[in-house]
Amino acid sequence: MMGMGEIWGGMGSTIATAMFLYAMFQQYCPALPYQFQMIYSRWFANLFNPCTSISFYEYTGERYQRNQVYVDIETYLTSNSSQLARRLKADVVDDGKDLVLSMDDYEEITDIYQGVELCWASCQTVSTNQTISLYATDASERRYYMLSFHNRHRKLVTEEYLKHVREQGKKMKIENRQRKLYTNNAAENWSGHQSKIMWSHVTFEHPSTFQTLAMDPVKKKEIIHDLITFRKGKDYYAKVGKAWKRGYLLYGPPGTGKSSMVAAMANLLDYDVYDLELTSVKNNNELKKLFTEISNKSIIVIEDIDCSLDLTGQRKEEKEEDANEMAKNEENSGDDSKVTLSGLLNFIDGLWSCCGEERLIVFTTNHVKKLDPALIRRGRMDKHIELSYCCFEGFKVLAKNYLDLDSHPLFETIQSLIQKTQMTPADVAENLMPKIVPWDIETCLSNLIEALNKVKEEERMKAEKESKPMTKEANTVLKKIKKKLALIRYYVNAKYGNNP
Ligand SMILES: Nc1ncnc2c1ncn2[C@@H]1O[C@H](COP(=O)(O)OP(=O)(O)OP(=O)(O)O)[C@@H](O)[C@H]1O
Ligand SMILES: [Mg+2]
Repeated sequence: MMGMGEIWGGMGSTIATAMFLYAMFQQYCPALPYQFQMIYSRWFANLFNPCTSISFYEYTGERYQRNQVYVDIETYLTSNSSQLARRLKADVVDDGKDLVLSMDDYEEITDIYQGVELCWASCQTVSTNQTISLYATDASERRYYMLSFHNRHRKLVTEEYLKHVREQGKKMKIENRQRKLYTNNAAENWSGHQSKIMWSHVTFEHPSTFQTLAMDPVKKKEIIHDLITFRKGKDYYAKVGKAWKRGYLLYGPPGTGKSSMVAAMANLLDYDVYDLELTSVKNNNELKKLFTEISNKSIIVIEDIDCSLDLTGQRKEEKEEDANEMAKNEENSGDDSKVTLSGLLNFIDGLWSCCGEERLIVFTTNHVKKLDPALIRRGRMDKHIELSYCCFEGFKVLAKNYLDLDSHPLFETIQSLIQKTQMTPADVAENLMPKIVPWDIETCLSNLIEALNKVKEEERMKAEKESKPMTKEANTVLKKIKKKLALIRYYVNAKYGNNP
């Protein structure tokens, strides 16, 4: 392993010779043409500083996004440095289960590529500026990697080595990838390096898959096909000039599998999940920052979108409490004072929507009719999926999941009952689950049959109540009202004719 010192090493004798030549040159050839002197001086300077260095900053011009080159280098060096660096730092990942060793700050390692030594150093500049800023580029610490190499390898480095580092970094990232479930933090907690605190995460380990999802098998197949086509669609999206993203609206009663389907999507596509809690985002500007920090290959979920967008409700109350204060605030902050529908739409399919690629945006709701049509029109929410009450095919999936059962004589009874009742998959699953130990299949199925019969009876009673004829008293009151109305009509006609 060699550091910068070694790159300089072995050059001592060359430098001594050069210094001698330079002194001779100054003394005996003062009258040489200016251009020749310049060339010689540059050659002489190169001898003293034969290195070229390139810095790769974590944050560059883009205010909100980590420099992708930095991220690739970080991954590349993390896997190399555990063997090469003398000073390492340890980070725990995967919720404390794993330890990752990487080169410590201000440490150097030498990488060898095609026999050439290339020196990497992890550095940071510490600003003396005391102001606290939200932006990473203004933050007091700016991390960067510095690559140093001999001038004569400049072509190799710029044309081949850096490409190699980035490709390897990307490959390693995919190989080491732990899928994550992110949730957004309140802006009060954003400071320093944004990427680390705008979103908190845990490892995503949800067991739901399309196989375990109880729903109409034809619909299921269609959704899987749609998702896989999307994942392979990079070239297609580029060809038609569309951002590589797709919107899904999942709607249906509680307990029909909307959240389970999001997890199944993430497991199928191997994407991260960003669970965006809109109610803790104060304004469109914050929303913009959050969106720009979302990685590619991800699913952005806004659960219960009908409730999330009702932010104005809360504000209205505040307005009533202190109208003057609100007016002042709105004056000061203009339209940026809240998350608006147009702000959200802008991130779904406006200009900001293409700041990342390979992303799914999923809305879930129990009340699809409450949603603004602008929010869910095709093109924004490309696919509308209704998740509904459990059908017989859905029951068969649950019986397989919960009881490892493919068929049973009681299935016939369940089939005829389930077709006539409205029971959610969550309730079917709950009734199927063994409650006592030891358990047997017949008891579980009988529990379900009992529950289905109960629901059927409740539904029958409800329907009966709604269609029940009016009571005698109500009928008499109605008749009286009708009589009075007829009388009024008669007097009005008598007084004003047909044009009152
Ligand atoms: N279609 C389904 N297939 C398999 N399991 C389901 C299905 N629907 C519900 N479940 C079971 O019920 C539980 C609740 O389901 P889930 O959270 O996905 O419902 P949801 O539609 O998101 O409900 P909500 O509208 O209240 O958020 C899940 O943990 C799962 O065990
Ligand atoms: Mg849910």
